[in-house]
Amino acid sequence: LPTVYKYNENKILEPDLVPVSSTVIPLPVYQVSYGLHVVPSLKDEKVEKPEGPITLLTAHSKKKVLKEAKPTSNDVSSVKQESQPIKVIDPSELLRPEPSFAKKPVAQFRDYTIDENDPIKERVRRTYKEMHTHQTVQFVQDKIKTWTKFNHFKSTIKDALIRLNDLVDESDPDVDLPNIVHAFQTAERIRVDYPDLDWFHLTGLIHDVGKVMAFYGEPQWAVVGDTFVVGCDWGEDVVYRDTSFVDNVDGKNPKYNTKFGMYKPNCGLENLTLSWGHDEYLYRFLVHNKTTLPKQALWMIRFHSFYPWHSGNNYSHLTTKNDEEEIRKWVLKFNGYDLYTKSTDIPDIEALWPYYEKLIEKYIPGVLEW
Ligand SMILES: O[C@H]1[C@H](O)[C@@H](O)[C@H](O)[C@@H](O)[C@H]1O
Ligand SMILES: [Fe+2]
Repeated sequence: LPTVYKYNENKILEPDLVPVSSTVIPLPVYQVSYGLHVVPSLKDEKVEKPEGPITLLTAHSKKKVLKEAKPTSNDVSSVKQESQPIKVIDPSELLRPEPSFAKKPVAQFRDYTIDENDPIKERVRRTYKEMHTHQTVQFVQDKIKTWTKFNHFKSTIKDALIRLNDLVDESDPDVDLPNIVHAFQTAERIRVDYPDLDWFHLTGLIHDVGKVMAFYGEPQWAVVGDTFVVGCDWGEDVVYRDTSFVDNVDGKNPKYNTKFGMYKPNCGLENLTLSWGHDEYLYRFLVHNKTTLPKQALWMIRFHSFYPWHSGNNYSHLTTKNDEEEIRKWVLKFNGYDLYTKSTDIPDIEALWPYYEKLIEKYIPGVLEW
């Protein structure tokens, strides 16, 4: 008999504790119906509570995508019969502790499954395919050289942030909104939980502002997305890893295509060359412009996209004990706010500026070199 699940008030599936026996109650057996067609689209998140009958859920295989025509309905109440489902999620994933502020079950964030009929998923996959093809040791070294001249433009942090109004991150399966919205969502949620750590609020606000590189000729695959180490074997948990690196020339270079590649064992995070993007750029920018943000803020900024390390636990043969414990602790603390605040709730940005302008004034004031 399948376990029966139902939605709670937060639209999270929970086991339904009412005993059901197929011999006593002749319920039809329903297939898992959890995925694209039952999850309200990002734009429909105001729906607080599913209406109508309980959806029954049966797991039969983990995170498997069954290709099928795209559903047209967002009706969360629909109970689909056998052969209908699009995507199946292991129900145990839905039962793990949720960050209380996430607007959807945590298992639904960072879904990199492939679905050629889903334009957002295809956009994400294309971005990573380009990234994993072209981000080589040579490429990263060239970008470091170009961008650490800090001669691209001059502006305040605020003006750079405002430019993110025009940037939708093509690597992100969870956000289809301008990046400035994500900046305020992250910062504001941190402010709720850490009212006294003003530097942490500011870190939330600025962590992605390095994406302004996209306005200076950089393709998105050199700006956004998760990072990975170049110059050695690609980490196991890099997204799309098994298919996306086939055309990367470093894979054929014996200097780089081994476990340690160009590194010494446990040389430390700071000595690794990560794929080029907004994290490393912003970190170096802040140092160049003499920020007074604490080192914890700089760690969060520099490594927040390094998912294969901070969440995948890859690369421990290259890191130190301090990286694994101290630095990871802060990066993960930040990560919860970066990831799980992604929703369609739009903060009142105009009203919030005066507060954040004061923080900018305190930690990284003036017209800066980018
Ligand atoms: O797609 C996102 C996005 O580009 C974020 O800014 C980055 O920090 C994440 O690592 C990535 O998954
Ligand atoms: Fe980011």
